[in-house]
Amino acid sequence: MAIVAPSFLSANFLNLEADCRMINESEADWFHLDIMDGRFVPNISFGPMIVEFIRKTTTKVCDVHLMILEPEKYVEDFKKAGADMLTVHEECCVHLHRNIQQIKSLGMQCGVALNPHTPVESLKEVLDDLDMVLIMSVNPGFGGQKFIPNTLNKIRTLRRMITERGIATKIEIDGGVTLDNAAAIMKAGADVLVAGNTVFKSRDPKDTIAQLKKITR
Ligand SMILES: O=C(CO)[C@H](O)[C@H](O)COP(=O)(O)O
Repeated sequence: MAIVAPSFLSANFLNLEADCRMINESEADWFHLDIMDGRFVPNISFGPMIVEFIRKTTTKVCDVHLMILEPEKYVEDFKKAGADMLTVHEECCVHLHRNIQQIKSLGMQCGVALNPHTPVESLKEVLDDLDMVLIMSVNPGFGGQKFIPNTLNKIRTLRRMITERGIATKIEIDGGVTLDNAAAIMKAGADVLVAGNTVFKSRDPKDTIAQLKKITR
């Protein structure tokens, strides 16, 4: 069954508390929090202050996805804000190995995200150190985009690499996840499904989360 992580990028920012409550009462496993800097991606979202407020509402895993340049400058801020899992982009890290060690030394789990053009093989030297690889299935920056089909090949390749090494690194898929493609994504080898619009723009978000869990059982 998938770990389901609703993306707060699609939440109602005028009433975040209500959306936090809804996710807490739902079958969702994680809170997925997207941090965008307007430089690495063409959008600006929110920073550690909002993460800190959201953290106070939940005991679920806070899965923080940094879409920012020079992420090393903000790793401590997100630790203080309460991130459990901190994911940086491979494309943003000049010293990726050092950045991974920095995150882990602060007691957080570490993920590395890959844009659609970045091959999973680019992580082969650090894969053993990672708790998670986030494969972007859309170009990062906005919710509500269409799933890029080649993502399924990337998932299969990465799953093979993980199995061959006998490690427990999770595969998270982010972007364009729907009730129609969730099962195929899981079949390809994913563990975690991020869903923004599919959950928050649905008529009954709690029920949509339950359906995502059921479909991927
Ligand atoms: O990282 C993201 C965008 O960069 C979002 O998490 C992602 O787009 C989720 O939204 P949706 O499920 O609506 O595609």
